[in-house]
Amino acid sequence: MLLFIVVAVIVGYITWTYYSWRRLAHIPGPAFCGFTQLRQLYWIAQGQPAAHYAESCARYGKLVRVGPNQLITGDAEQWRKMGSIRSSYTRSNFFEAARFRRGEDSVLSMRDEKAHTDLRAKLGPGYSGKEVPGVEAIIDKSVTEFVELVQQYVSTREVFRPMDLSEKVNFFTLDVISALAFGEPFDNLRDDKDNPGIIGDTQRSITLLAIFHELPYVYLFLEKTGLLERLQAFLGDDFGFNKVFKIADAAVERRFGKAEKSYKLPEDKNDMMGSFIRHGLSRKQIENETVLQVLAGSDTTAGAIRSILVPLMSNAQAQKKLVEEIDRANITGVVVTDAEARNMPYLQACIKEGMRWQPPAPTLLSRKVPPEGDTINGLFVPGGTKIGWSGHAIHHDEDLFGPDADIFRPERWILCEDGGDCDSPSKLTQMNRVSELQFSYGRFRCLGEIVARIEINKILVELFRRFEVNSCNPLKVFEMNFSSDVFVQAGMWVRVTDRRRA
Ligand code: HEM
Repeated sequence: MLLFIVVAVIVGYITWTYYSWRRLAHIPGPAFCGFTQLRQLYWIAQGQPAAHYAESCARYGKLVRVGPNQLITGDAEQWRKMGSIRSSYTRSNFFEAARFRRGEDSVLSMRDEKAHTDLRAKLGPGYSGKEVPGVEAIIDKSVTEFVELVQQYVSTREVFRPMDLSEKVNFFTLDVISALAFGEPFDNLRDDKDNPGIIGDTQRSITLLAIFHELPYVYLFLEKTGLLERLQAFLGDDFGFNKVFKIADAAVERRFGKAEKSYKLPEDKNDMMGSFIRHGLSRKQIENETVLQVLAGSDTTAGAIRSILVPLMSNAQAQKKLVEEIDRANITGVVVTDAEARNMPYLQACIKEGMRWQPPAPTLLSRKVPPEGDTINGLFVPGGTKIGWSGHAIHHDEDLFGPDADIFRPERWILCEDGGDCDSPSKLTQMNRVSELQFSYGRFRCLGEIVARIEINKILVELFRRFEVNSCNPLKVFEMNFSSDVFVQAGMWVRVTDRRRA
């Protein structure tokens, strides 16, 4: 009997593997990917799935099979089409693992189209800043604290004070998001310390999260059986994710008290949580959105800032041009305004180029092909297939960005007549269309884009307005990096000097 069961299971598995391979056999891809997800998991274990997806697109084309039911696209227009308002593509089960607590969705994990649209409408006013007056002032406070902290690390001929810039950037994004989300900054910058103690653990958890995104059934099994909660309990209160839950719950508790809906409008606070409450979110929903804000709003933005800083530190000419532009701008305020920064063409070119060079959210975010299927690049893709993006392939497309697409060169974003080397306005428009995909598109577009862009603009101007920043080890600009769901770099040791004293 046991032998029969074993044989039946083996035969069943082989038959299932054969049929799932055959379904998409006409779509090219690396060997064995049509049979198993092991290769994808291996890429995650190596910490560089983004690079492997990009290599696969370079080798096999703009539609590539990387798993039995997983394709990736390196085609910007296809990615745009799948996110557009009228598209019948939906979110795939990739997003199940964005539900951090058992059975409780956040806007990022929500797969029901109508519920997702409704929730986005309620969250929009808070995220857009319409109902959170003084977003810029709140960010300015953290920028000022960032500058004060960097000042403490200024090296001179006599004294060398190496600084881990990646850590300080993380402090900055976490302080901003905690201040905006629930009106209580973590004060990491003030204390030069990861006060909530979450940075290392959340970065390490990103690998586990990437595995769950690839294997949503494993995640669902753990969630449904309660094993996920047990795992969270096992990791203990000091584990990064658990700390984020505790911080978010405590912030909500301070607003709601013990009751579900005791919040009184006259005492409302003008932060994002206040806006969400006014738009009718329940206490549970707010707890989950607050967790999401801390997780989605810190490492992504920190990764983007570092993606711009890393190449700037190894490109003396670009850093010089940026500093000259900042000096020419004659900024009079303590902190540059967002409007002033948006008017600096070289700064904007550096931002687009850094994020293009190393996209902050570079992999998958898979959509599900509608039941009737779709024909892409002449290949029929059956309904239910998952298609994710290779941000790296899309943003390194040589047809659009030229043969040197792999290197950092901000001039490509500036027209020849304005001192750059882009020879046609229509090409620039096309490049900008691709650049905006960093924040996704249409129905799925990032809700925190406005906040992120203000943060990036301000921190770069204020850093280079006052300091010269050089890597301590140009051969190893950062000690560790991985590039899966988000791009993380840690251990960016730099020597900072004060430009005014130089
Ligand atoms: C450079 C920084 C950032 C990048 C590159 C980025 C990128 C993205 C991307 C690609 C998505 C779409 C996921 C999808 O396609 O389904 C997304 C969604 C989201 N992001 Fe961001 N993000 C950034 C910063 C932020 C910040 C600062 C916040 C919070 C203030 C935030 C909050 C969100 C939220 C709530 C969603 C979910 C939107 C939805 O499901 O409808 N993000 N982000």
